[in-house]
Amino acid sequence: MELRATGITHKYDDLTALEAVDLHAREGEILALIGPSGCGKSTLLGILGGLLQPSEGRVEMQGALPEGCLNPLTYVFQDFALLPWRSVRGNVRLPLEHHQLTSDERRERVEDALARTGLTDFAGAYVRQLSGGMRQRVGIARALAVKPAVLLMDEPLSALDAQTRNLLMEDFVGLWLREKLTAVYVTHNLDEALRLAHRVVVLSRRPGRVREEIIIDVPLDERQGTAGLLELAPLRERLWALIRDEAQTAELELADV
Ligand SMILES: Nc1ncnc2c1ncn2[C@@H]1O[C@H](COP(=O)(O)OP(=O)(O)OP(=O)(O)O)[C@@H](O)[C@H]1O
Repeated sequence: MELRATGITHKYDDLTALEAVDLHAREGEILALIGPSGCGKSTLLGILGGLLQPSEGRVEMQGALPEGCLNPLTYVFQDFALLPWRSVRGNVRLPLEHHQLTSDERRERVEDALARTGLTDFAGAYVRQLSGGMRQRVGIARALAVKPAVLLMDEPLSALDAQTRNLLMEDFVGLWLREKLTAVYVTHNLDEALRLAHRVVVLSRRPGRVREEIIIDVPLDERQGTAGLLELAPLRERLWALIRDEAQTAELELADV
């Protein structure tokens, strides 16, 4: 399934957060949304998922839903949004509890999501016992349990240290190679966008407008190692040039307040 946003403008009272943004998340692609702090990335993700009604513009879903899809647009948050007193399995089961499923169907979905994210051996552990990286794996497993059409990921790795971030990026690449998920991935981390995205939409500082859309045509499994990094280097420079000035100006604006 694809997601298309057209002419999105959003205002919070007299503050314009987004202006005339067009966006197209294609089926089986990871689309990264990148831009300086406060440019409206989370606002846009909220609009894409229907949490927020835009002041102007519209969002359309196109194409068939995946089989068994219970929630077409499913979020993965940076703070994981898990229940610490529940087990891993109990957290993954959580979004299924509001749906009419037989207990077998529910169990199958949970075990399948745990297996797809390598969590089967941790199913009985309490979330409060887990490291940050493991918690985010649970967040992703919980999102997968509803068989979403599009994953909406709001800086899912930003609460983690660099090493854990790298491990989870590897996991996510593995998951994508197996399942060709469709995702919109908000980040302000250039390296995450370069590692994970097929397409990068660069937003300007507030009000967020699309500055440029860049296609990264290096396959996800060829981006690591010297050859991959060399191939990505020109794109990295181009992206950095695009976001550098915006980020600097946004910093100064915030410092003025
Ligand atoms: N509920 C709200 N009410 C008023 N203003 C808001 C609200 N939510 C966000 N804003 C403002 O809208 C602008 C865009 O915010 P948003 O969180 O979407 O940006 P962002 O790019 O995700 O930022 P960051 O990278 O820092 O998370 C910011 O100036 C923010 O202060």
